[in-house]
Parts: sequence; structure tokens; C-alpha cells
Amino acid sequence: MSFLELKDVHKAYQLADKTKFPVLKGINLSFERGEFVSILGESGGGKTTLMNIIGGLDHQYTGDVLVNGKSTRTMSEKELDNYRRQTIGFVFQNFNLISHLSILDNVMVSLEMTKLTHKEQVQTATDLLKRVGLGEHIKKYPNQLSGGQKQRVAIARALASDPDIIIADEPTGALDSGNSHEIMDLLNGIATDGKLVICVTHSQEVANYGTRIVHMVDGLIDQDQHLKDAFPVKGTKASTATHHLSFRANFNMAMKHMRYNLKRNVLIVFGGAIGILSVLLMLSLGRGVQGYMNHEISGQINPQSIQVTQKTKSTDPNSVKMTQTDYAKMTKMANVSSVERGFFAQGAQVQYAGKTDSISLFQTYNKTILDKSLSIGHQPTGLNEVTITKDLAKKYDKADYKKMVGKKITFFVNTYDAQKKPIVLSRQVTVSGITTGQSGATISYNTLQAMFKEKNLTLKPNFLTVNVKGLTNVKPVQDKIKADKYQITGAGAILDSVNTYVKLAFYVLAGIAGISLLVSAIMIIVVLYISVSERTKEIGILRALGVRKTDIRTLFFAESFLIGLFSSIIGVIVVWLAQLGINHATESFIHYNIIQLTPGYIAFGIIVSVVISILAAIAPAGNAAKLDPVEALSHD
Ligand SMILES: Nc1ncnc2c1ncn2[C@@H]1O[C@H](COP(=O)(O)OP(=O)(O)OP(=O)(O)O)[C@@H](O)[C@H]1O
Repeated sequence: MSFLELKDVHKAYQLADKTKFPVLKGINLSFERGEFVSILGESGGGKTTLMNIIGGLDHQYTGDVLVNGKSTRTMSEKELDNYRRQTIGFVFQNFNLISHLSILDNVMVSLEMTKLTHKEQVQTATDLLKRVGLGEHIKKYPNQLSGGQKQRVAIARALASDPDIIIADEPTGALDSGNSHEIMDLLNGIATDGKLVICVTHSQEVANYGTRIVHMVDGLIDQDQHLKDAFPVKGTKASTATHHLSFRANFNMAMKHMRYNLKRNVLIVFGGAIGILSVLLMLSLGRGVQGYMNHEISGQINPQSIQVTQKTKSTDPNSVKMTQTDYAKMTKMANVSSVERGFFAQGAQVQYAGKTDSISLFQTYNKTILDKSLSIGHQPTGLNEVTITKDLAKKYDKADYKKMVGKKITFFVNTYDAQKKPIVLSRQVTVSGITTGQSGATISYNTLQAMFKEKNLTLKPNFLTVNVKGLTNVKPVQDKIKADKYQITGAGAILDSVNTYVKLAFYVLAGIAGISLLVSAIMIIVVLYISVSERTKEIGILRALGVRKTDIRTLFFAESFLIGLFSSIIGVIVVWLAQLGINHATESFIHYNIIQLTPGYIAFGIIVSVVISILAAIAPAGNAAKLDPVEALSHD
């Protein structure tokens, strides 16, 4: 049993018109380790096709290739990957080095799939590069080397996983004669070590280096000439154990590729960042504006007091009544500390020093009204007390409106008597305080009650103020009240609708920002597709080195993940800087931080960006993995 046997290998390429183009027409050959076999033949004779079959890159053929008695025909894709990694080392005419990796890293790609430790891998790669005379160049990139040097790197890479077979497809085809001799000497040295070296050439001079020349013509072997004995095999070599390219190695390679194309990738990352930063900015601004509105509104009212009234379509406050039953219901509600009766109406008049003025709206004092709303004085809690607005006070005392505090004014309320006839109630009241608001007057409930009583009328409250124990209970109590078919009025109700409108507005804006996120995702898809087509050859090289389809997919996913991650980091930094600048400005005129970037938003931004990038990579990465290694290698 020979080490490598080819049994009746036939290969025909299928052309576009479905006709078959036969290339190999029945190859039968046997090779042993220690042989340096030159495959000589005219151009187009099928030499490369045969090497691709031996190397496990092409399995669309008939016949069989046996290595150590084991058929490669029946090998699964995984076994073929392993075969290329472990048994085969390729050296190509045009070197096929990966341009964005240093020459050390080019050799390391193969070594990263061995079970050596990272330190041992670096040491082995360095030793191999020294062996081919490139010890001083390990940090260089392929474009910084001469042709002969590049081919020596390719030889070092082919030797990295210590394979049994080295396939060199016209290794000197792109070299001058001086370099050709050096390369052939190196290959000869490899055969001397007991490996099987198969070297394709159409130069008789190059072929003469071998221990044997196999001549091919028109898809058949027409001559098999033994020049000298095969080199002795040094012991029975146990192949270096290999594994697939690790996730870490894939990641490192993606990082190196990004670094190599730094300018382009920085632009891509910035493009991606625009999408994520607009979403983050909208969310943070939304939160800030909502917070500001709530802050402003809550500044005017007591958040722990809720104004409740009956649900009605009527605009006339007199048509609404809150009964004793309503009062009892509210009082019994959980977490309610007290319930106050209240009355509000449109239209009242005040008279001072002979001057009468209309008030558009008045209400009885309750705990929803904060002391903050007072410019001077105190709330109308006592009998015969009223607060009026600053504007009204200024009408009565132009020089110093504050002097109106303590002054007696006449307060008129329009209502109906028992026979539904309009009636005016009036009373002398004292101005207890002046409010900063634009309209309205506030009078104590018992004063209004007394005014009604004077005319033998009963004051029926048209709203109740429910005071809640603790801020956290406000929302549940509000919900319970709403569920009981009452409605919440006053500033508390405004707060709810403001929040709804603000949320709505920001959902719309976040939606628009989402579109820019979509544009970023499309950009990433396009960039990755371009990257796949640009890197077709690299994919072919990696596949020839035994890198699995899955690893190729992972490589593109890793790159996309990095784009997503870096984009989101830049997005977060930009929003954070914008937050600093904008908040500094808004702090000085509205005393509020209008941009509120929270850790939750940051996490959301990073996750969304990474997930979108990974989703964007699905199709391009799949395409890359699907590439046929032989076609990818012949890609220009
Ligand atoms: N993918 C393909 N589809 C169709 N025909 C192909 C394909 N690849 C190669 N061929 C044809 O198969 C024949 C053998 O090609 P191959 O590359 O194996 O020849 P070769 O002996 O290595 O030639 P050279 O010395 O010029 O490299 C050629 O006629 C070529 O046109």
C-alpha cells in the first residue's frame, strides 16, 4: 500500500451550456513519503485540477484518492477540512498570502489550528520563518516583500501544521531563476525530511529537481520517470493534532483586518454610529423633556393630592355633583389619608374700592394647591379668606400689589336658588395671599358654604380632593378612581395627558431615528457584501488551509460584531458629550438637564447596535461560507 494512491481519477468541468469538458481522463498514480515528484506538462493539461483533487479542495470527480489507505472520496466535509489542515500544505504560484496579516500572522493562521499553546505557536512560526531565511522580516506585511520572499513565507506556512504532503503548484512560476533555485532547494530540503513533495511545473529544469518526474498530457499520464531514490522517511510520524480555528483566533483576525483597513473601517463605524446615536439622543431627550414637564407641573401642584369629579360631557360645573356616597367611597379607599370637599365654578366677581372685576374661574382651597403658587401671604384656609392673582392685585394697588394682603374685598358668586333662578351671593372677605398664576381666585370651602347658607342654600361639592399616603400609592389610587368611573381633573389630569403626548411625540421621533438605524444596517450589509467579494481569494486561502465553512462565517460575524460594538460605543460617547454640552446650556436657563442618558439606554444602544450588525451579517457571512474553495482561489 502506497502512502498516496490515485485510482482512475476522472474529472470533467461542467460548462455554462451544460456540456461536460473532460480534463482528467483516468489518472492512476502512487506516491511515497520522501519522494519529490515533479508533475510536468503543458499548460491546460489538468495539473492544477489534479492537485486540487489530491489536496481535498475539489471532490467533484470520479475514481478515488487514498491516503494511507483511507479514501478521501468518502470523507465528510469536516473530515476533508481536517485532511487539508493536517495532511496537506499548499504552496501556490502567486503565493496567496493574506495581505492584511503580517508574515508571522500568515504562518500563524495554520498554527492556530494546532493544539500547541500560543507561545509555542509563535515560537514555531518564528523558527519556520528563520528556516526559510526570513527571520528578520517577521513583522513585515506581504506587500513589503519580494516575490521570492513571499514564496518562502508560503512555504513556511505550508510547513506550519507539519503536514505529510506539500503540494506546490508552479511555485517558481512568478520568480526569476535565482529565486527559483532557492525555492526548489527549500522544497528539496522538505522532501529530504521525509515528506512527500508534489511540485507542478512546466519547466523541465525545475522538474529535474525531483526524485521523479510524472509527465501529463491531455489529462493522462504519458511518462513516469524515477530519477533517484526517495529520501528515507524519518520514523513514523504522528500527524500534529489539529482543531478548527478558535473563536478567539477568528476574532483576532477580524480585528487585524479592521486595523489594516483602518480609515475605511473608521468611516463605516461612524456611519453606524449615526443610527445608534440618533436613537439614543431621541430617547434621552424624550426622557429629559418628559421629566422637565412633570417637574414643572408638579412644581405647581401637590402630587399626593388628586382632584376627582364625576365623568360628564357637560361644561357647566354646576351640573356636576359629588354626593355623600362618593365621599364615603373615596374615604374608604386604601392608602387614602383624607378626602376634602371642593367646589369650582366659572365666573365670580370681586369689588374693591368701588372697582368691580370679573374672575374667570374660582375654586375652593384644597391640598392640590401648593404654597409655591403664592407670591405673598398664606393660603385661604380660614373663614372669609381669599387669594387673588398678582394681576388683579396690581389693578387695585399699582404701586405695591403686595399691600393688598389683609385688605377686605367683596366676593360675588353667581349661582341658582332652589327655583333655578340666578342669584348672586356676596360676602366681605380678606385677601390672605396673592398667587403667581395668571387667573382665578381661591376661597376657603367654609366661606363659600357660609355664603350659600346665608341665602338658605346648600353648597353641593362638585369635586373631591383625595389625599394619598405616600407618592408610590398615587398611581394605584388614581387607577382605582378611574376604574370606578370618576375622572381626575386639575393639574394631575394634565400631567397624565402631557406624559402621554410627550411619549407619543418621542415615539415618533425615535421611530424616525430608527430609520437612520435601518440605513446604518443596510450600510453594514453593503459593506460586508463588498468585503466578501474583495476577500474571496482570502476565503479560498483559508479554506485551503483547512479553515471550516463555519469559521469563515464566524469571521464575518466577528467583523460585523466589532463594527456594531464600535459604532455603539462611538454613538454613546457622542450622546454623552452632547448631553454635557446641551445640559450645561439648558441648566442655565431652565435649570433642568434636558438630555438624560441612562445606563439602561446605553445598554439598550449597545445591544441594539450589535444585534442589528449581526443580523446584517447573516446573508454576507453565509455567502462567504458558501464559496467554493477552488473558485475562490482562482478569483482575481
Ligand atoms: N472551473 C473551470 N471550468 C471549466 N474549465 C476549467 C475550469 N478550471 C479549469 N478548467 C479547464 O481545465 C483545463 C485544465 O486546467 P488546469 O488549470 O488544471 O491546467 P494546468 O495543467 O494546471 O494548466 P497551467 O499549467 O496553465 O496552470 C484547462 O483547459 C482549463 O481551461
